[in-house]
Amino acid sequence: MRSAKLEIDGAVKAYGDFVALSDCSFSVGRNEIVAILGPSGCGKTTLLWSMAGLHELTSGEIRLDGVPVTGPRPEIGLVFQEANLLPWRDLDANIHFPFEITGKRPDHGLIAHLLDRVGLSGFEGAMPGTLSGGMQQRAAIVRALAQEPQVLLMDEPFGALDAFTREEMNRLVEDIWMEARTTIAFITHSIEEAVFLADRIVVLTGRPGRVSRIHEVDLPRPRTTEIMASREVFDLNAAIKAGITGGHRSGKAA
Ligand SMILES: Nc1ncnc2c1ncn2[C@@H]1O[C@H](COP(=O)(O)OP(=O)(O)OP(=O)(O)O)[C@@H](O)[C@H]1O
Repeated sequence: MRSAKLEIDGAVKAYGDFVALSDCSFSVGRNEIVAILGPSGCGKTTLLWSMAGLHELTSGEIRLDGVPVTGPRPEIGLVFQEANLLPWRDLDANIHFPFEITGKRPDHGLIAHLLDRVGLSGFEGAMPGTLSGGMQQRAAIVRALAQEPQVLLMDEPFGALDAFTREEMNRLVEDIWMEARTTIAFITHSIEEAVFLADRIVVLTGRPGRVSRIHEVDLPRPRTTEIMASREVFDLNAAIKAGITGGHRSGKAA
């Protein structure tokens, strides 16, 4: 059993009278990848932002290494669905932007290594508008990892990308994780993406969002095409889907 890096303990979030999250509890283990899966509007973004210290909870607590998270923390990095690169700055200046804000000294060797890892070496001087969506998102991941976060939170990081680029990005995240073992929690709508990347999958139901089930994904890494085509993965996908839809559709026409 891994020790908990990030604990979500009875998290409740209401926007006025509307309860978006209700009594969510789970933990993200040290060096673990956790996927948070659930239908649209079930409170996934609300939960992730609370985990990042960007939303104050109505009740409950988020703890990083046992210490309550009450605001943004340098140990926690964030990647959003959109890369959010500053269009008037080249890629290198975008990656360095957070350092200008925090005053932290960049590790140029690490940045060069990360750029190489994600296939962006040589693109340091490129303007974001000239890069594909996948390249922009890879730059956003480098920007986040360059801060050397202990925990990386990603809010539907590949939701805006086409299916092929998305698969490529999934493999890239797995490669990076196998190297650095950064604790990761990410939101996704895709069961396949969750099964490919995660050690555990937290399924939320709406509304309000609450944890309905946590699935263990006990598959070796790297998760090859053969592993992902296995019976075990097929069954896991089916079990997760059945849990979300509340069972299977009958073959009869309505
Ligand atoms: N600032 C806000 N004020 C009021 N209601 C909000 C606010 N932010 C989110 N909500 C509501 O809370 C619920 C959960 O929103 P949230 O964005 O967390 O869900 P989600 O699961 O991430 O959705 P999606 O999958 O569509 O991105 C939604 O019904 C949304 O309309």
